[in-house]
Amino acid sequence: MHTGAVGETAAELVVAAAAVVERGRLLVVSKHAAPDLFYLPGGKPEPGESLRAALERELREELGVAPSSATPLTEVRATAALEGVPMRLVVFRADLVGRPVPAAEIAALRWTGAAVSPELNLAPAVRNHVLPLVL
Ligand SMILES: Nc1nc2c([nH]c(=O)n2[C@H]2C[C@H](O)[C@@H](COP(=O)(O)OP(=O)(O)OP(=O)(O)O)O2)c(=O)[nH]1
Repeated sequence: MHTGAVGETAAELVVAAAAVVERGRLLVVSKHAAPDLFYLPGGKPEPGESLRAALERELREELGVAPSSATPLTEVRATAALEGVPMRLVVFRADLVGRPVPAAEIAALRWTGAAVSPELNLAPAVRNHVLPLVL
């Protein structure tokens, strides 16, 4: 049996992501790989990396910020929006030090309220599971 550092089963993608809420709005980003699809900042842990360390690295690489706090919020099992394989999305509620600025593979950054704008294409895991929890 395959047992990875972060407890994934074979073929399940594990992704660490941040739910950042400021002034009643949730931070979402899109990546150059799919610039019209928005989801939580974050990404896959590298081999041996903890989920929290992966979260901090991705926030630094993608947005140039560090979390001032990050506490486990929820886990969502869904289909990964880009790879189309089973995914375990591990979501931390996070506050940030400083203003996030898109960098590296990030194409765009948006803040969404609970009433999602009709033209905002939000990944289903975020729209159906994370947004209702935090807003
Ligand atoms: N970060 C993030 N990924 C999500 C969310 N919802 C969702 O389906 N995904 C999917 C999109 C991708 O298929 C996968 C994350 O891959 P990624 O390409 O963003 O991660 P990464 O930065 O580690 O990627 P890589 O370039 O190192 O391969 O999870 C979400 O809310 N946040």
